Amino acid sequence: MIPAGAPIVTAAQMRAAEDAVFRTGVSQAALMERAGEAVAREAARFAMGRPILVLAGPGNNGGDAYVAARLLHANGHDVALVATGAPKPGAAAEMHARWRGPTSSLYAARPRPVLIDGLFGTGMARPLERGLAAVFADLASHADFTLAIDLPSGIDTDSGDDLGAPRGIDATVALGALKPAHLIGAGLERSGHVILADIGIPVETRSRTVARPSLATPGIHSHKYTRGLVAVIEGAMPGAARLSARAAMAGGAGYVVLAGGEPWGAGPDALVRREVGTSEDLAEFLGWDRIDAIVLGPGLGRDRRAEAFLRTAFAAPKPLVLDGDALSLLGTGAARWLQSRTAPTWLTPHAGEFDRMFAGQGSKIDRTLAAAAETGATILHKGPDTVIASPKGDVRILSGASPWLSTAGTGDVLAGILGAQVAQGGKGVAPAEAAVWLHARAAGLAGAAFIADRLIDPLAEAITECL
Ligand SMILES: NC(=O)C1=CN([C@@H]2O[C@H](COP(=O)(O)OP(=O)(O)OC[C@H]3O[C@@H](n4cnc5c(N)ncnc54)[C@H](OP(=O)(O)O)[C@@H]3O)[C@@H](O)[C@H]2O)[C@@H](O)CC1
Ligand SMILES: Nc1ncnc2c1ncn2[C@@H]1O[C@H](COP(=O)(O)OP(=O)(O)O)[C@@H](O)[C@H]1O
Ligand SMILES: [K+]
Repeated sequence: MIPAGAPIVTAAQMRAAEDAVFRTGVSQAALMERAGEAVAREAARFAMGRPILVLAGPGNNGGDAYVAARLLHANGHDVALVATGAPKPGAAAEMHARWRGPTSSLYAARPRPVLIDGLFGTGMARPLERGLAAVFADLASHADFTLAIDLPSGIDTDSGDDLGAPRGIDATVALGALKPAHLIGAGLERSGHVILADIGIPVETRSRTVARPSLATPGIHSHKYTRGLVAVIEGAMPGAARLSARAAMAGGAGYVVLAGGEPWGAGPDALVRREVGTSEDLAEFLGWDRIDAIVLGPGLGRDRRAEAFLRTAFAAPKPLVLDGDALSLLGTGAARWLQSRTAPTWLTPHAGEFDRMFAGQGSKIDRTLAAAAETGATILHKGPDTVIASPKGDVRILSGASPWLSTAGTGDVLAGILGAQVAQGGKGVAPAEAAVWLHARAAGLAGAAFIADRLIDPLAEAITECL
């Protein structure tokens, strides 16, 4: 589980935040003592008296480990410590000097039921050396419970990339703030249960984890047109657009129109249909001033008509959600196309669609931020780690949603929920955050082995939880 609505900082932002605390007169040793205390508290809760092995690296992460070892030992726990090298001068060396219990070298270490990983934290600068990674993995696999200090050693702080971290870490005590390592890439799986420990370091960041949105009950004078009208455009695979339309209806819109080729096609009776065969028909329909948001892309196809529909939707001065085939049609020209928009746009690519549209290097967060800045659109970069980024630089991350979402059509449902949130007037990351939360919550309520259609009904309960 990952704390909701919590700040996320990079290694550099964390260092800057720590430096600001030092400037207020707090010493590095005092901060390390707080960090070690937080670790010792969690370790004691989980150890339940079982013998503990602490791994201490050469930096400040190791310094935290020495503090935790000392405090656990002082509280009567059976603690052994492995030091992987001489601690660097300063607070870490001071904490090393204050540890009086048994210490062994890495290669002499014997597994114990509880393992505390204090090898490397935000200073992890390169892949773990092979021998070290192997011993660490062996000790972790023989422990009943493994707790990482700040982040699992062998995960890159800012990208979540795997630099040799073992599997099987049960919990991680994130010190002061979450780091990308807890949320994206390999780090998501390797961090286990993430416990956020406040150690008195104020952080400044525009990034945080997705929180439950606060949604409004319709007002006493509300009517169907004031609650948001969503136009979903049908294409070659009508089922996909129908899923989006149903999700927009259940996601809180007051009125949903499915515009396409089958005026009497299947769908709930409350779904309004409008026959739209050509891009001229579409242009005429989108001229309707009651439309608050357009959803285009689910099941659109990639033929000439699809492209003409895309051009027509682009020209409409309405908030626009683009998904699926619309994103593939944009391809590498996404930024050029999007610059012509006069109303806000949201893009909902999965990793494949994102990679087809945007080159770029760096972490998933960096790439999504760069794409948002380049296009002027808010981007929901989907996956087990969904990264939302706005052109203004706001980031929201939702990690750890139900893996049962990995089934066809769940993205169409998300696009519809987003359409409903956008139609209600949301700007930037807010409607995206709400949509992603509702989608994940509906998946949680749907249980196991669901199909995308089954996400629609639980949306009512998910919304009720947000009122
Ligand atoms: N700042 C503070 O006061 C507070 C910080 N806090 C804690 O400090 C942590 C950050 O500490 P940190 O910056 O010292 O980095 P850390 O992660 O211990 O590693 C750096 C050392 O490892 C080395 N090294 C790196 N990669 C390596 C590799 N693959 N293989 C081998 N060696 C490698 C690197 O050596 P070098 O690159 O110079 O060879 C350097 O010596 C943070 O996560 C939190 O736990 C809390 O106590 C609160 C107060
Ligand atoms: N392993 C997973 N864990 C959590 N969420 C996932 C996982 N795989 C996919 N999802 C979510 O499911 C949805 C899939 O969307 P997408 O790939 O566009 O599917 P489709 O195009 O079939 O509708 C996205 O919201 C994505 O974040
Ligand atoms: K660690």
